[in-house]
Amino acid sequence: MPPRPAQLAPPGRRRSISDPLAAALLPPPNETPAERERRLQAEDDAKKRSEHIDRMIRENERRQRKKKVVKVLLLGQSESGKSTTLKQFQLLHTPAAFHAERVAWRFVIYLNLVRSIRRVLEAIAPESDADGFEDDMDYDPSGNAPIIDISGRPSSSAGGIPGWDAYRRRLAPLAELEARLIRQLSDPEDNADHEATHLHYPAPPPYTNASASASRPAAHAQPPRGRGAPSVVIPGGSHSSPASPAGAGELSVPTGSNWMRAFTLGKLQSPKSAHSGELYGWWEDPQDPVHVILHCAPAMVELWRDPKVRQRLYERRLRLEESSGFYLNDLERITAKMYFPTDEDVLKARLKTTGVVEHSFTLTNRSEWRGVDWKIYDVGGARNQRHAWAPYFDDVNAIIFLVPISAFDQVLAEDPRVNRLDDSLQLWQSVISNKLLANVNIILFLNKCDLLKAKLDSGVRLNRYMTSYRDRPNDYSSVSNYFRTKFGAIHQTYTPNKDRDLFIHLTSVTDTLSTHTIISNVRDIILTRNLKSSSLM
Ligand SMILES: Nc1nc2c(ncn2[C@@H]2O[C@H](COP(=O)(O)OP(=O)(O)OP(=O)(O)O)[C@@H](O)[C@H]2O)c(=O)[nH]1
Ligand SMILES: [Mg+2]
Repeated sequence: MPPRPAQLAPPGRRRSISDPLAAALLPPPNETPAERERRLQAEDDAKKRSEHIDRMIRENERRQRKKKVVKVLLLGQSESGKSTTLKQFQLLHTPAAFHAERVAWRFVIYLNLVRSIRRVLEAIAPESDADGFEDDMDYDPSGNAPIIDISGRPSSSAGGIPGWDAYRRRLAPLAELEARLIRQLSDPEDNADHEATHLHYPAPPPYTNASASASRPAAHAQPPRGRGAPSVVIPGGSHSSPASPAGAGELSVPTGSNWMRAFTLGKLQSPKSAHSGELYGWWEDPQDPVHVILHCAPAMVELWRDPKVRQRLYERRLRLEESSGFYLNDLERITAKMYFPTDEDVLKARLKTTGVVEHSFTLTNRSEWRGVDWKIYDVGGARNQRHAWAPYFDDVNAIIFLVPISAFDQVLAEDPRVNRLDDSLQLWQSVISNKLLANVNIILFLNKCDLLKAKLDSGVRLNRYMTSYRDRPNDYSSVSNYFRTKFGAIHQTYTPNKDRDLFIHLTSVTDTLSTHTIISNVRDIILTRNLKSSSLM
């Protein structure tokens, strides 16, 4: 384009002609008055449109700044049910995502199953083989106090049960599978540098001890070393206590690990429906754990059905049914070739939390809550994890505190000297007396009521572990009411805010129907109170 003649530029704009934008904005050289009128009108319209857009952007930014985020913290000791409660929130609010992840839980469920079998084998082993087991009793991951019961071990447990060696041999491949599952869950990309597992692998389990009749050499049965071995990161704290190995062997995958993503990709993706015939054939992969599970399934079923085994577990007061990740009553279903976890299986799966896991939901189900962001923080409850809680206290709207009230006769996995109920009572007192939390809504879940009922029905007496219960009736209703009153009274005494309401629920968070009703109520209370206080309702 030829340069505009300098003399056509309006006075005062001469200097800006070198500016291409200013040059482009100059009126055409031979503009008629009508054209000028139209041009000025168009410029005016454009300016108005631009101002309108600017206003909209500012308004949007103002709304974004005002957008309400409601933050909820799940607190409670390890195995109190925090992650399970989070799973229930997910199932209620983002069911599609929950279902998409079900397939990944198959690996955790297999690992939970293999661990239970290992514990049965340890319990039925002859005393000579169970030298380590004597110590292992203190290591019982479920922390069942009766295992270290003062009554001592019945004399009939001196020898292994008949057929023990055969079970041990037939089930030996599970040891290698256990190590492989740990490795896969810890490090889904098989990256030796990946810091994923917080795992203390105990001495080789009894059924992997080399013996003349063992079907596999011990070296195969032990967790592989070197590149193939689980990357072991011993967290500070829990392993430093002299009695700490109690929690040994529990798998935890820390925040940010991509195990879930790794196991929901590709051919492992969840089908639309487990019965739609669209299942992908992971069982066609010879490396898939299902093959070892299938191979050992008959022996697992026989072992669990064996009356002699049950008798031995009874003598040793090992109530596996109450322990986390218990699937032995569903062996046929879980060991099937095309096994696909149900919602209930996923809720029962046990994977210890380390760090803090954040989940966000955008609520859409009531118009006044539309667009409200609901953030839930799930923390690790083991003692060495609790330091991570406090930074969240400044900025939280509500706390759901879980107490596993069935655990009155159990000890902490990380410290077998501490009764689990005592620990919960202390923890409760320190949380509700915290001044930073004075205006935070507190919801107490007295959890694991299903296990409490079963325990009381089986004759375990609360007053043996909690003398203050005295000679009150040992039935579920009396015991649960006692706990309700006790925790309520502690709140009343120690809260820095006497006007704060406490909401107490008796829960079994693995039960979906009742839990969904409770968490919907809890959600409504939290939202109503918090949105009202910020005058958004
Ligand atoms: N039967 C029964 N099992 C429960 C209940 N609540 C939780 N569980 C199981 O108890 C185990 C531990 O629950 P989690 O939710 O992992 O416990 P957590 O509080 O997150 O534990 P950490 O992550 O170690 O802090 C899991 O296997 C759950 O399925 C309940 O009410 N009844
Ligand atoms: Mg957890």
